[in-house]
Amino acid sequence: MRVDVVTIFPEYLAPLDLSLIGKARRTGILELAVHDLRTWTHDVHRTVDDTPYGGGPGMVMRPEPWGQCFDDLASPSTHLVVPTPAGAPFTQDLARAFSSDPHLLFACGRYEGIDQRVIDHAATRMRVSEVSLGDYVLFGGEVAVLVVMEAVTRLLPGVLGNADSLVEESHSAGVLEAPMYTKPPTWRGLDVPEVLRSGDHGKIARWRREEGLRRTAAQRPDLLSHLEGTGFQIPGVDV
Ligand SMILES: Nc1ncccc1[N+](=O)[O-]
Repeated sequence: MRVDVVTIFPEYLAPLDLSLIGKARRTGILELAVHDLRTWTHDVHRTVDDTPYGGGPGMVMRPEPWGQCFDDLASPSTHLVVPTPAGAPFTQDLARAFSSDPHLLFACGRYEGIDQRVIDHAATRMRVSEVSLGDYVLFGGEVAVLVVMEAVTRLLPGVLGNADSLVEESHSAGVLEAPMYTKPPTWRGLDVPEVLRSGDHGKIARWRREEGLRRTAAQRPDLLSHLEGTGFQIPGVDV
């Protein structure tokens, strides 16, 4: 998979050199380049923003640098991903979809955002997805790219040593995963649930499924809304 990230703060993306993403890059699973948008400016001040038409506070990112940047970096198989509070919620399903794209091009907006014509023109020559991490406003898209890149990269074959951990994790099957425990068996008067030390794999699997559903009902009832009225039962929980 090839990934290009365009930003006016390239140093913000330095964490993409670390840990498992850095390893994915070194082993060739992931080809990633971070670009400074000002590369595509030609004035002495390397201007990337201007005042908004229609008035209002703040500045808007000019279309010309973005257009020339996309001319150089994009192709018809490119998927342009624009993090923005006005985007669709970024979910594990989207992470899974992105992880099978041959080329992701991230555009990090700053200020009040990017001139809308950049998105509209890009949509005439490549797939475009505007995604949001949540209902709050960040300074720009860079932090969102770090989050999306972590969620996507860990799904790439060969990145996680044990691919099995992708199976049971939260949101992989639409419910939250059960609580996890390790040694010691007792810690500050708190015991590991006996079933997990029973060696009975059928009972353990059942306990984990029920605990995951119980946790989902408590923390994220919205994930179980499709079960309402179906008569589905979770021991000790009102679905
Ligand atoms: N919430 C956000 N605020 C600014 C830029 C991007 C954002 N996001 O969620 O992707």
